[in-house]
Amino acid sequence: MTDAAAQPITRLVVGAAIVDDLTHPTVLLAARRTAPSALAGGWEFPGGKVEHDESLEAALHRELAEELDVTVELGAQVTGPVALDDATGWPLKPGFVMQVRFARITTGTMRLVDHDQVRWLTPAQLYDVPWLPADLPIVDAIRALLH
Ligand SMILES: Nc1nc2c([nH]c(=O)n2[C@H]2C[C@H](O)[C@@H](COP(=O)(O)OP(=O)(O)OP(=O)(O)O)O2)c(=O)[nH]1
Repeated sequence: MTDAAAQPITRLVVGAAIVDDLTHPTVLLAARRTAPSALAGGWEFPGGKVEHDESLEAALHRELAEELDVTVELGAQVTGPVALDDATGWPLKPGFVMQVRFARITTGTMRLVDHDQVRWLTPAQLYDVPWLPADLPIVDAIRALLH
């Protein structure tokens, strides 16, 4: 575990590892960013910044409704190396830490708002897309959990 106090967290981000089944996941959804230009074309976990006074779970539900127009059931977190108050996270860039939760779509037909492509990736396809660099260790952790 990295001591979060040693590296001040200025912003919390939440990301969804969207899978087909929470207990027996076989595919992972990756989404391609369109903005900002520095990140466009990079693949990521749908999600975004947690607003002031918003819970991580509420932020994730809000982001997935905004970005993909879906509702989800949340599953376990993908345990990361940074200790947060009541969770763990993954370092993105200085001052940004992302909590990642498994999620399963319960309602909605995906409508892309902030992304221009999504792909469902099998374990063998996980590295077929150029993930944002900070996401690679997270993908590694998820690979071990896919069937
Ligand atoms: N959502 C998301 N952001 C990621 C991932 N990996 C990664 O490095 N990031 C970075 C990109 C951004 O600098 C930051 C999250 O910002 P964001 O643009 O997704 O947040 P947001 O939806 O709330 O957007 P905004 O309101 O600030 O425009 O974290 C990831 O897998 N998902």
